Amino acid sequence: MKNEAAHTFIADILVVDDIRENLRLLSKMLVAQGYHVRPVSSGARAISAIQDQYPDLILLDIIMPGMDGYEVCRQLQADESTRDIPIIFISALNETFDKVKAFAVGGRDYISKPFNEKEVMARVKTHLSLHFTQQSLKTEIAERKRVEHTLRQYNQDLALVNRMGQALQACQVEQDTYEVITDTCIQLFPGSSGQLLISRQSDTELESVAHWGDASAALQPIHAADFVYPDTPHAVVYPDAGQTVSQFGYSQQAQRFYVPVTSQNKLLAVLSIALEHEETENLADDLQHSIKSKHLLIIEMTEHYALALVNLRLREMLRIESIHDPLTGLYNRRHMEASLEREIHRAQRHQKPVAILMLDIDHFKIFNDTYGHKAGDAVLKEVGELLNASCRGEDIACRYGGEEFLLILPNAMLENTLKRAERLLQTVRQHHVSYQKKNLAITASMGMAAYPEHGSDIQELVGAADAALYQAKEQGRDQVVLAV
Ligand SMILES: Nc1nc2c(ncn2[C@@H]2O[C@H](COP(=O)(O)OP(=O)(O)OP(=O)(O)O)[C@@H](O)[C@H]2O)c(=O)[nH]1
Repeated sequence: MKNEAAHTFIADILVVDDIRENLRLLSKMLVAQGYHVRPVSSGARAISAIQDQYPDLILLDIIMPGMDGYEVCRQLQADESTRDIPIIFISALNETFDKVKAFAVGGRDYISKPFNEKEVMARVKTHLSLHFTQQSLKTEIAERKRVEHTLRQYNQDLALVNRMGQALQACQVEQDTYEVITDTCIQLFPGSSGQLLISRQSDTELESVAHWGDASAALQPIHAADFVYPDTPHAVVYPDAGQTVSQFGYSQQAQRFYVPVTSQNKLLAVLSIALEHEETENLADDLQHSIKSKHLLIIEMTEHYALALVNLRLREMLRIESIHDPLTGLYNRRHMEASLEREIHRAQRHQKPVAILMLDIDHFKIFNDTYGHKAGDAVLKEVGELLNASCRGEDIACRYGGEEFLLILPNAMLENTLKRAERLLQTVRQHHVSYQKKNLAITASMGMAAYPEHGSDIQELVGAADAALYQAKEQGRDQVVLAV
């Protein structure tokens, strides 16, 4: 195939001579050897013929009216794009001086007139062969440089994505990852704009959490519902593109790339990379090409990010679970103890009060025995909701254990807290728990204690509230008692 291609290639030779007879003779000889020949009769015409199409070789007369052969050669040498075209001077000037000058201005060879046909052909053949070898070497070198550059760029980008992976591992919460991702995109796709959108669990909307580049280009609303998952994992269908794109794809209509970050067919986040740019159309084309060529890196990047998001969300879920009571959703005893300790320290530092209310449902055992454990659970849940609803921003409601609850009320004055406690008991009293079409009435008792009046650490405060609660039970229940 290669030989065949070489066979069909016809070298293009420009012959420049002001004497018609020479032109005719040289052209005839060259055409007879199968070359494509363009004869021209002056230096100026030679320059314009070369600009029309670069020849593979030039046979150039020296003495011509107007622009002589030396000048033609000088001009071609001065231009990067024509410098490598081989020039063979053919001249009647036979002095050594003329020949040296011909080489000095850039000629590759020199043939004296009257020329010998065989000599001309041999020299033409040799210079064409040298020229083509040189050209293919140049192409090879350029290709190697291009490959080297691509490899270097790829290694740099890979190192960047690896650094991103390490930075993601160091993130403690999901919010920390947003900057890591946008920073990576800025470096990976220079000149682009874009935004990172997060898909929350069970949410159909995507929340834009960070952007880079030109805000007006970057911030374009998109919806999680636009991302539909067919059978192929990671594949995505763009409604406007009307086609399935594997991993990520370009939306012609929106003029941007959408890069979904997924795990087990669930959408976790979307990177929207905009290519619109004020400067030139070309830049957008270059960017589009650059992003397409970074396909593997983008996949690597989204896989890192998906893993980081899944880990952080799992960690956050475990953290939330570890401090909450699963039945009521209130904080658990462990979190209560840590919070109360912190609040007492804060109160000591700022010389402010902290009150605690310990609440216990009255006759809960009888309730359980009468209506069953599930009804008891429903009561615990609803009391938990009532407590939560009665909390102000800084209050902390916890399930202390069993049917006991504890409220931590920072900055609460004794008198106000007593009033709040009574209102809360009234709310519990008036609230009827509906369970299996029955309306079940309950009451609760409370013990109240406060820092600094009733203790200066958790044990003392909780002990005082517990004793006050015992007192409330003793005095007939459904009431609040202040510790002594
Ligand atoms: N349904 C249900 N019951 C629970 C739970 N935790 C503890 N209990 C029950 O709560 C009841 C607490 O009973 P007691 O400590 O004797 O007190 P009480 O019956 O509320 O009586 P007083 O506190 O004196 O008014 C027990 O029957 C426990 O089984 C729970 O998570 N769900």
